[in-house]
Amino acid sequence: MPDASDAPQILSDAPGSFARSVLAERHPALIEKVRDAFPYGPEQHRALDTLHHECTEGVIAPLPATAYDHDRWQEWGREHFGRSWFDVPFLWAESYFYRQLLEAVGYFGPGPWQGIDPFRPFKHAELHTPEAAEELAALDAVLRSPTERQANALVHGSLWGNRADLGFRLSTTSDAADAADAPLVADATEALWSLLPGGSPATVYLVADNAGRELLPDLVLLDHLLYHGRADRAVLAVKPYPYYVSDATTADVLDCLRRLTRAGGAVADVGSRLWSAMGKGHLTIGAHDFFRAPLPYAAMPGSLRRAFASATVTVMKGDLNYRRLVGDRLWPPTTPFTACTGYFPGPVAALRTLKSDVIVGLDERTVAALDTAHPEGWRTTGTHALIQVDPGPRRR
Ligand SMILES: O=P(O)(O)OC[C@@]1(O)O[C@H](CO)[C@@H](O)[C@@H]1O
Repeated sequence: MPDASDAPQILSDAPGSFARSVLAERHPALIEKVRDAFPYGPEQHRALDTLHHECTEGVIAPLPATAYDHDRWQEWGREHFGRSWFDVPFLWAESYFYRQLLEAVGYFGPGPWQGIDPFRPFKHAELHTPEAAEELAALDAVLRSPTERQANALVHGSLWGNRADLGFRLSTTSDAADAADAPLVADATEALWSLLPGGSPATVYLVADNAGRELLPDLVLLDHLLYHGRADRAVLAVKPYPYYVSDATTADVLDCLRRLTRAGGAVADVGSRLWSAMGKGHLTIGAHDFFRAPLPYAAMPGSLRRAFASATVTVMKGDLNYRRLVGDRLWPPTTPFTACTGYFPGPVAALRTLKSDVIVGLDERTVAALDTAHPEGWRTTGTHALIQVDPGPRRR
């Protein structure tokens, strides 16, 4: 890790900052969106009112002593309880907000609302939009093209799928979802492929981000790796509970697999192959508890470290995973990517559209060109993307 003292941790207290807008605007709007999507009872309405008040004007309350993960959150940040949401690390505040939202709607029960994903209506609707149908048709066309052309097209499909982030759309003004694909601000596609030459046993660990229109191309990419012999095993890591609005859970993987198998054509073949790959153990789903932790991956527990160490490459999807991978700090943008990922126990690649202030691994010319072309900002608009690779401790 480079010296972090030059790179302040991102809090949400700076007026006009992106982080502040997420806490002050996105979170209250999300509470109301969830409230309107279900016929919740008075108890849940009261709990949502309390959360709305606390996260805008109040202080952070601990979980009830009876919560299954009460002790875990004490360990992950007891020092933040009793403080304003705006004064604690942005990463921690966001993560805890999602945990508290689930608490408010009774997700952890006991009771009739136990296990009801408050974001499911939005995720489900997105899977059946005309945009999703168009993207599946585009994937179908890629799957019918010569194999050598498929690889890069599918990596880029998975990368740009990261624009499909329902939380992001709650507050963005630019329609990043429809933005034309801009050139990548860093493009290590070839370095990624060099880690998966094919012909030798390889395990790919894909740490998923959003469900729906991001997870569909992720699944098609995993099928490509397995079917064309770039990997003989894949692990798809999802969140253990609903998170950051549209982050994928196991239930979302199943919805996406069904969506693929019902799409017809070459895409349906992908769905059937993945279904049977799961039966044979070539594709497994992982939902390690640390994937919902409010902490950077540098703090990962030994069990997850061992899992990543055994992978030929870990692919981190999306903005939040990027923040957790390199640290949620205001690094100078020219800080080398590998300087921030040196702790990672194996090769790791980031596929991310830019939706927060964190960025590393750019050269000075790129930063200057971006600043000139986008004086209004380019880090948080979701219109730019990157692929960065750390080849791991053995090749670094
Ligand atoms: O991880 P994802 O889905 O790509 O993005 C998550 C995100 O929408 O949430 C955060 C703000 O809420 C930002 O880091 C980012 O814009």
